[in-house]
Amino acid sequence: MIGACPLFTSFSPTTASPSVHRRPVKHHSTHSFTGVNISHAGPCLAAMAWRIEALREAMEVEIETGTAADVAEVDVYLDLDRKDARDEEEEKKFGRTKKKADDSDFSNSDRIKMNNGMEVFEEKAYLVGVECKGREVDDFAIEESLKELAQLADTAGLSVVGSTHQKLAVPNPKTYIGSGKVAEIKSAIHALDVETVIFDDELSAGQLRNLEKAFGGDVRVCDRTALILDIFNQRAATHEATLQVSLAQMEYQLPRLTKMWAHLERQAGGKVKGMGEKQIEVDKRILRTQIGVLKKELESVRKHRKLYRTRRLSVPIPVVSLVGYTNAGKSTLLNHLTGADVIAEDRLFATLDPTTRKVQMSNGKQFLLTDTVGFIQKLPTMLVAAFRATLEEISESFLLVHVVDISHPLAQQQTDAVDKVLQELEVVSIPKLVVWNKVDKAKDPQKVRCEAEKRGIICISAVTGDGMDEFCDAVQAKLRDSLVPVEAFVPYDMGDLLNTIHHVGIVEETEYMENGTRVRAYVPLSLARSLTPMRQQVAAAL
Ligand SMILES: Nc1nc2c(ncn2[C@@H]2O[C@H](COP(=O)(O)OP(=O)(O)OP(=O)(O)O)[C@@H](O)[C@H]2O)c(=O)[nH]1
Ligand SMILES: [Mg+2]
Repeated sequence: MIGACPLFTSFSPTTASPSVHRRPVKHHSTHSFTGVNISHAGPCLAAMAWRIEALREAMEVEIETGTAADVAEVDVYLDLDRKDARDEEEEKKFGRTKKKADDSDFSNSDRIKMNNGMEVFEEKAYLVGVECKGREVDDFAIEESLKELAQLADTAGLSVVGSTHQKLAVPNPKTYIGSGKVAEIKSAIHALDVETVIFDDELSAGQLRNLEKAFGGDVRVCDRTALILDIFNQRAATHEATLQVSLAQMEYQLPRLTKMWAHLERQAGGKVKGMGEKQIEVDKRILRTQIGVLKKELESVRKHRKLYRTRRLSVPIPVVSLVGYTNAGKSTLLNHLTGADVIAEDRLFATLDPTTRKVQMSNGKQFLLTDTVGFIQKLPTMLVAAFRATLEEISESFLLVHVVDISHPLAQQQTDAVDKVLQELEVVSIPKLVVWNKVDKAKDPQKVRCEAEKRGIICISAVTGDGMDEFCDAVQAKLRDSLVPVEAFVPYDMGDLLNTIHHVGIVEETEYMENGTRVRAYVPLSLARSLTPMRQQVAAAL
């Protein structure tokens, strides 16, 4: 069990993110990831060093960390006064920010904001994007992608103070952007007093290191993936989501460990040359072990979920899954149709865990509706992989409802991005119904409706309830695709079964006979199976 693992007593995936450094603004004399209610928000890879150290301390009792030579090397590191080293490093890295927070609390008080029920010091962020020449016309334009990155930064609790982009034939392998752009950004971020620079694409460990070096010691650099992982980390509320996010974060960290130990070599005055490298090896092993532990734990959660799903599938109600771009209105639609109380807000990635509720239609029919995590362009692959268990909900549905925010200027690009993820999840064979949501918010609702009609798409507003009947009818019609035609003889003393057929299936014909009812209908496969003996009775009577 993860809860009992010593790793998680000093290092909890719910309280600390490797990519975002939460540190106390004041009233906290020691650096602590737990129990901090006033913290900074801002993606920072350097924070990983402390987490890895905590991991390593905890793991020393758990695993063999290597040969005697390894241990000797580790001892050199341990001989450094760890706390002083940590404080010094903390001061050096974040001194400017800390000082600002301590000395000018008054002037900075407007930068302490509530985020996810926590007071956070709102760091200033600067965004950087690159448009590569071979970009497809249908892709997000760089300005739009940066706009979305700004929304992500806002969701993570950062304050975006500026942005820039560059057109390149190919990204620079050392710094991703060209040297002239690096210099331009450096002067901009120093003038704006920026703490974090966020790149719109995934950067390599070397690029992150080179850029931090080029911008100056106290400016942190991170990428879109780290930002998304951090938002997921902040939002993870259940055990399963926490495990999945931790796994994705560790997979992200593994190839990026290199940069974390360079500072220790510098602190030791070069006396322990090679120590960083040795340390990386030890840490990689620790991370790999931890990834193995998380995978095992997820496997058992997955088994539970599977069991629950199998039980649910044995109840013959068709399952419909809502999929779509983040913020499209999936949770609002679930709430409207089922009276559920799922969090629905104008923020990215409000939902991480799936919720299933029964929809009772006005014609007496029922189906189960599942709301799940939203997608985004450039969705980190490790996140898709880690959330595979949750996303299995989607793969076992009878029908996918693709909810599109039609009022969004990039509705088409968002639709394409979702289709791409659905392909990745290999669920394209499941019947799909596209609905255009937020029609009330569209610039020209009438034009939208006309276009929708031409394409056979349903227009709805999950807020006003407009189009809900059409939506339910369309779900019903589509569900028929996944239902099985049956003809059965149901005895009168099994009236409940006949009710079930009426609720979940589509009844074409009923004939009341002496001992029971002959029924011809389309029903879910599970129900068709339980009707098998009664189907044989019809066959025998023919
Ligand atoms: N005007 C209008 N706003 C809507 C409609 N549907 C949803 N919204 C708003 O859009 C925002 C996002 O809605 P959610 O239901 O949280 O979106 P979601 O698709 O579940 O988002 P994630 O959980 O992040 O994937 C909320 O502020 C909703 O009130 C609609 O039909 N019209
Ligand atoms: Mg949602």
